[in-house]
Formats: sequence, structure tokens, C-alpha cells
Amino acid sequence: MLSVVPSPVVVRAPAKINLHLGVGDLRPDGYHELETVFQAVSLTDRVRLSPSDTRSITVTGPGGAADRALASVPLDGGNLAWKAVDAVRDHVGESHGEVSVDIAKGIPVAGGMAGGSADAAAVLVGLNRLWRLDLEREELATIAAGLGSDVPFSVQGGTALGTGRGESLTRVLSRGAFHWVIAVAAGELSTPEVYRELDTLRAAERAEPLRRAGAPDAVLTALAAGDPKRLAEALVNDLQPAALSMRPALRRTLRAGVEAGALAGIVSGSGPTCVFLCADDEHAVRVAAELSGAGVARAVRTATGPVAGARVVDDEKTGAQR
Ligand SMILES: C[C@@](CO)(OP(=O)(O)O)[C@H](O)COP(=O)(O)OP(=O)(O)OC[C@H]1O[C@@H](n2ccc(N)nc2=O)[C@H](O)[C@@H]1O
Ligand SMILES: Nc1ncnc2c1ncn2[C@@H]1O[C@H](COP(=O)(O)OP(=O)(O)O)[C@@H](O)[C@H]1O
Repeated sequence: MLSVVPSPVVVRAPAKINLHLGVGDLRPDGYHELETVFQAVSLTDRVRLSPSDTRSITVTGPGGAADRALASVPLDGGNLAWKAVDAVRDHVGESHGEVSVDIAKGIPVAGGMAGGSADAAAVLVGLNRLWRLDLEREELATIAAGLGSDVPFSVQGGTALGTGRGESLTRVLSRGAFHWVIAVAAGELSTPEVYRELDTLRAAERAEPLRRAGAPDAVLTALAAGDPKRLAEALVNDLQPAALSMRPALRRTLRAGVEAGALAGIVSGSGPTCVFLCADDEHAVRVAAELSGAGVARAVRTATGPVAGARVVDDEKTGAQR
């Protein structure tokens, strides 16, 4: 029998939108207790893992070298994909050699859509295939939670309720497809800074009370019914006032999306990406065109959700040699 030379594995991993993001109090471990409903959407990163003598990471994206956010992504141990390789190796307790990780970004960097988490999830799923580890879903979820609060959802995809710091997931019934317009902002917002800003705003709350999201029942009902109008009314993000406080220009983006005819607009997670729910595909294309013309975003895209989590899409095209 001839030996098998492992060929590269390619994984696609999705961005997420928080349809409901209820933020509780700051916990002693520095995280906030969350009640959130995640939806994975069809904006994806593509991660290629190739066996190699040394570890390397490359990151490319539609904006090319001129994209400052892309240029800010670390290419060493600071990259979540690099940490994910280490985490898998620690978990299995043996070296399977090194890998080159080539990331093609479709998800805005530091945009509140879990792009780094998507890449980490892609590495977990991809190494499971490349190194023939046969790790169970639960094992992948445990490794994922150690890498970041959003990583388990990036592995799982679909629609899910996230509790704890966001890592504890329960699948949610969702009917049909929802259509989104995504306004990618220039610049980034740091997730820990946005959480800190929310704590600051809440500490001064007596002056101007902040609404709290409460239970996600309205979002869950709208999802089960597959009803975009009801979902639009139910969208809520406790981090939005903090993101708007740090980036007041996002108010204009949100207004422009609604003026362009979207059912509703919301800041995605910690921002600064803003997302707009539309009635159907055609409506989303119209809203996207109008929003592009309004000049309030660096780029405007359309996406649908829910979609699958991180999945191997191609490990055969390059031809495994037998
Ligand atoms: C806000 C959310 C909403 O889904 O996503 P993004 O908008 O960043 O994509 C998440 O809570 C981000 O999750 P993730 O980006 O994985 O965060 P982590 O690496 O686990 O944590 C980064 C930092 O964010 C803060 N953090 C994160 C999660 C949480 N439940 N409470 C927090 O206070 C903490 O300061 C923590 O040190
Ligand atoms: N693979 C990666 N892709 C994107 N950002 C990464 C990655 N690894 C580390 N980072 C860093 O993580 C930070 C958050 O990025 P990202 O996950 O895209 O945003 P968010 O947490 O808002 O969803 C960025 O400042 C970025 O430099």
C-alpha cells in the first residue's frame, strides 16, 4: 500500500450577527453574562491549511494592501488562527507537523462579525480533517470555548441561543432565509473597549436610563415563524449605545439604512458594522444599492442567514496522492 501524502484542506467559516444581544453584569472573571441569539450569515472567510515545515500565516482580502484593517491583523501568535493550531495540538497531545494557514477574508476585521473567531473555527475543523483526528463535536466546542466566547458558534453555525459568556449554545428553530444588507464601516472598534464603555454608561445610568434587552422571546418567536417583519421589530443590541457613544457617525449609517427602505437596522455585536434586515432578496439588493449611494459605509454587501458553521469545502481538488 502506498503512503498517503496529506493535501491542503480548505474550510469556509461564516460571520455572525447577534439578533438579540442582552448584556448582563460584569463577572469577576472580566466577562459579561450574556443572553444572545446568533445567526450565521453568508459572509465568509476561506482558510486553507497546508502541511509545512514551518508555521506561517497569510491574510488577504478584497481591499488588498490598501486595507488598513487587514494590515493590522497579526501574522504570528497574536492571530486567533495560530492560537487555534496550538490549542488543537495541546488537546491531542502530539505533533502532527506544522501548517501554513492562508486566510482569504470576506468578513470585516474588528467589525463585530466574529471574523477572527471564524478563522479559529476554520482551523479547528480543518485540522480535524487534515490530521485525521476524529474529534467529536463536543471536543471541538470545548477547544473553541478556550479560544474565545464567539468561537463555539463559529464552529456550529445556524441559529443558536448563546448564554454564559456566549460560549454555551442551544440550537434555535429558524424557518426560511433572512436577507441582510451589511454596511462595513471604515476603521475598527475593540470588543473589550465597547464592553467597558457600556459599563461606564450604565454606571452613569441614573442621568439617562439605558434600555436592557430582556429575554429574547420576541426574536425566537419571529425566527420560528420565519417572519422578517416581526424579527425586524424584535432586533436588540445592548452594546449599541456603547458603540454609538464611541462612534457617533454610526447613527447616520443606521438612519441611512432605514431611509433606504430596510425593515430595521442594528449595530452588529460590538460594531462598527451595521446590518439591515430586508423582506427578501430583491429588497436587499435595492436597499444595498441605495445605501451605497448614501456614502455612509466603506463597503456595502448583501448576505443571507442562517448558514452552516465552519465546513471543509475542498480537500480533494488538489488531489491526494495514494
Ligand atoms: C461582542 C461579541 C458578541 O457576540 O462579539 P463581537 O461583536 O466582538 O464579534 C462577543 O461577546 C465577543 O466575543 P469574542 O470576540 O469571542 O470575545 P472574547 O475574545 O471571548 O473576549 C474579549 C473581551 O471582550 C469582553 N467580553 C467578551 C465576552 C463577554 N461575554 N463579555 C465580555 O466582557 C472581555 O473584556 C474580554 O476580555
Ligand atoms: N484571524 C484573525 N482575523 C481577524 N482579526 C484577528 C485575527 N486574529 C486576531 N485578530 C485580531 O482580533 C481583533 C478582533 O477582530 P475580529 O475577530 O475580526 O473582530 P470582532 O471581535 O469585532 O468580531 C482585531 O483587532 C484583530 O487584529
